[in-house]
Amino acid sequence: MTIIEFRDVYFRYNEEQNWVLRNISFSVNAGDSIAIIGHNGSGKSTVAKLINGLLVPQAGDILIDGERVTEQNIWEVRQKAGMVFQNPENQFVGTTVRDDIAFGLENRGIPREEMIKRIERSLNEVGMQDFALHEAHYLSGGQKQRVAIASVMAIQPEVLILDEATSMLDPVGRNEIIKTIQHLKDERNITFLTITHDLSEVTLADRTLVLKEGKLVTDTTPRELFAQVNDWESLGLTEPFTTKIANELEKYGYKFSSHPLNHEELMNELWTYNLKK
Ligand SMILES: Nc1ncnc2c1ncn2[C@@H]1O[C@H](COP(=O)(O)OP(=O)(O)OP(=O)(O)O)[C@@H](O)[C@H]1O
Repeated sequence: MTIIEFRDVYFRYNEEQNWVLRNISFSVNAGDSIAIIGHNGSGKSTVAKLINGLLVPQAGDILIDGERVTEQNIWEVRQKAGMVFQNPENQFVGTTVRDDIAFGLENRGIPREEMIKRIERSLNEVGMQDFALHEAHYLSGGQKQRVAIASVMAIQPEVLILDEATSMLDPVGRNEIIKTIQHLKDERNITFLTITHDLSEVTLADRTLVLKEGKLVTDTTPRELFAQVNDWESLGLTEPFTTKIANELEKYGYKFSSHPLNHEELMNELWTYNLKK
């Protein structure tokens, strides 16, 4: 079932501006996991805000769960897609973790009993159940982002969007978020979009959309992308170490059965290659 559909979408923030998004078309099936990548200013966050009903396109159609997004129904759209942003410090409104999650639910008029259940469930899902009464202010960056994810999950969206949500975290925090996302994908079969410059997040996605100057230039699997790309800089990414080594080895005559996406795959390929020799 298609949950997100963009049909020839154009968007700009004001009339003096050039189009920020031009002729964007793609669709996402429910339960899919999509990475959106591209250089700074290529339009990634704008795509996310359109999915989340924070913006409405000037031309073209966006359908969320089969319904066309208009100025009139953006509140319903916001229920369907929840967003977590870049800065962990800016995500809190309440004093304690529990208050923080409750805030979004109160705004939506969720009854108290139901609110308690949802807070408990969403904190469990992100592994933060022991922190309900902690002051958000004292949490680590990774923990703050996990609470931000729990706040969104408590609304029970169909789509979870992370807009560079790991970019300000240290490797430990980043790992926490990656594990949390994998857990959510397994448990809730949620549709998941991540805007990222981090290649380990890209490799976890089913599909990668590449934006360049407001246009969708590539819509493919991470594996295909890794095999095709030779200018990582132009995508706003640093060439992965694995790819660098694989390319160098190919120059020396190694033939990989498929292009290795990560360290383990590279090691396996090398191991099998040496056994075949
Ligand atoms: N509120 C705004 N008003 C006017 N122009 C904006 C606004 N927000 C973004 N833009 C412009 O729209 C274009 C796309 O921005 P967007 O934030 O979608 O890109 P991005 O790919 O997410 O970039 P980054 O990786 O830097 O976050 C940029 O040229 C940006 O300057």
